[in-house]
Amino acid sequence: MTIEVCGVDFSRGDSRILHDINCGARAGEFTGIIGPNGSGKSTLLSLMVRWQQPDRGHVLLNGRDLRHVGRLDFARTVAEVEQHATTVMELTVEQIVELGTIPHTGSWGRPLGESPEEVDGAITMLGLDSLRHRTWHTLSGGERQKTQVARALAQRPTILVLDEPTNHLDIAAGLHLLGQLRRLNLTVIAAIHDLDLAAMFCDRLIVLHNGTVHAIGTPTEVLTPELLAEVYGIDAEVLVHPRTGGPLVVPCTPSHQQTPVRITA
Ligand SMILES: Nc1ncnc2c1ncn2[C@@H]1O[C@H](COP(=O)(O)OP(=O)(O)OP(=O)(O)O)[C@@H](O)[C@H]1O
Repeated sequence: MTIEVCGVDFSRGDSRILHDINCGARAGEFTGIIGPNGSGKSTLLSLMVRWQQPDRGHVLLNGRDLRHVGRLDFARTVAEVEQHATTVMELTVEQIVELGTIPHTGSWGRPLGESPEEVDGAITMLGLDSLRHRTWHTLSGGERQKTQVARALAQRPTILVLDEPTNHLDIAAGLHLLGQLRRLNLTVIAAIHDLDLAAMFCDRLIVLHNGTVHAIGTPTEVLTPELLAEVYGIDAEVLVHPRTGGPLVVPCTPSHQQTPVRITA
């Protein structure tokens, strides 16, 4: 399964948010979207999951325009976790994860205490067994994030769209989550701020800058000092990771040592 974005423009009011975007996620690959705050990552993902429609161009799911893919078909294929996912009802971890199964079972009528295999599997994979009966509002930020990822996995998608999946996660939890996702061999497309995690887990990176695609390539092709200066405006060295052989971004000048900023009253 692939998802492709072809010639997409997207504006809101007077703001042009995305311009002439051509990119996609290849089947079975882990594709990262990187770029500075406000570069358009979440907006691009929102077009891929049909929360919004492009003004121009189209998004293709396995070659079919998303506008022509039925709701159920879409929900059985694509699962997403948004950046600030929440729930309005006071549901438990188990109930939230079970929501993911609805496209397959339509299962509000399932007897209490009988959770399907994919719910148990997703809860265990995300290390949530001990929190199974805890309610959403009692969870920490990281526990909520893992619950939403487990809900998306319980949906048994072939394509997983994630907006900052390591948000709120400590370094061990982030490594664990991305490692588990890689092992599933799904088509994953994820916005990721941590460039070293992106380099470690992504097959390819799409770099957004000011609402356009600045570069696409493997982490080694994309993460160069020149690109980091152009896109993020930072002075950084890119070393070779001693174990993976991939790129390792080392910022060189702390921002407080760069051009002084004078704050006047
Ligand atoms: N409804 C809207 N009206 C006007 N501008 C918007 C709207 N939605 C998003 N934007 C703007 O579009 C730009 C891209 O936003 P988006 O959330 O896609 O960026 P992002 O790359 O995901 O940022 P971050 O890394 O901070 O999460 C931002 O400048 C944002 O302010």
